[in-house]
Amino acid sequence: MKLLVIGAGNMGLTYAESMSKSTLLGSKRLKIYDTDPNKIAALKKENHFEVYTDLKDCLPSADIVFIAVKPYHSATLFENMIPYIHQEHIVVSLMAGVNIQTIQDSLGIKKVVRTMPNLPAKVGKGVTSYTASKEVSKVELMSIRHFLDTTGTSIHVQTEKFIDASTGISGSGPAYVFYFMQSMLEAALKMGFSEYDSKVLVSNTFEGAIELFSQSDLSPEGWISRVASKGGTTQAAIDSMDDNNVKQLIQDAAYAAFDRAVELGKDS
Ligand SMILES: NC(=O)C1=CN([C@@H]2O[C@H](COP(=O)(O)OP(=O)(O)OC[C@H]3O[C@@H](n4cnc5c(N)ncnc54)[C@H](OP(=O)(O)O)[C@@H]3O)[C@@H](O)[C@H]2O)C=CC1
Ligand SMILES: O=C(O)[C@@H]1CCC=N1
Repeated sequence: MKLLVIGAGNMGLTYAESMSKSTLLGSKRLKIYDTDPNKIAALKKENHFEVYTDLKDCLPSADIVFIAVKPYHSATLFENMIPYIHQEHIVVSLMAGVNIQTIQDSLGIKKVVRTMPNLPAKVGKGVTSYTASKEVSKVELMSIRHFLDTTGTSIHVQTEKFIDASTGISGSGPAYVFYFMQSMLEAALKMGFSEYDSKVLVSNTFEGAIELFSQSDLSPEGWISRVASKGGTTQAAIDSMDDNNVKQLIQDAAYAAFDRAVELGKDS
């Protein structure tokens, strides 16, 4: 199985690093193609991947092609790929918004898998949703799932609507968590803690809460009730959030990302 990753940025490089450890690759090294001279120089120096600067040298021989460029770079990339792409290629897109139909029409191929990954893949804790065109066989999809799972876990969804929806939940989601962390950090600094102490207080609070949640069947709401005493400090904080409609605002934010993914699909 020969893999090519196009775009060695946040996502492409993270996936390349995880997938390169797969036993399905055997002794073959994963190929990477990028257009940024600085990234290419750094990757060549590392000597971990086969690094390419010309599609004609890496695309024809690849079996599965992962695309991890920004959605607004996809049209140019597709044009450059056309001379070297063939019907047996399976294209796996990590791009937000770009539809399966657009990829099929732009490249003149049928086998396309669309995914929505997320950044915790960097530490093996990613979650990727994926769906495929009907021309991708069950066996091919199992291999692709295997590669996606090298970055964490994955879920198969039936339609592309759920790829756009998961963009609003898990794809963009880590940024919502960081937003919450940043707000808590700023509150701690305002209260007079040092930067170091603020970071210790906030990061351990997040880590501890996640650990509690993942080691039990209790819902987040259930855990809130374990923290909050009647008439106590936590209830004062939760009441303040409820009065300010924070839950609704977070849901609105998730929908804004979902809607933007749908919009990107119409633009591409
Ligand atoms: N970052 C995230 O958390 C997530 C990202 N995604 C999706 O992943 C995709 C990649 O995002 P991200 O990794 O953050 O982006 P990056 O900008 O970090 O990486 C993209 C890389 O592709 C290169 N590139 C641009 N055009 C081409 C081309 N024509 N051929 C080859 N390489 C090219 C870029 O070079 P240059 O810098 O010179 O442009 C850059 O090195 C996006 O489509 C995004 O929607 C999905 C979920 C989460
Ligand atoms: O912000 C973006 O468009 C990409 C998709 C999900 C996370 N990052």
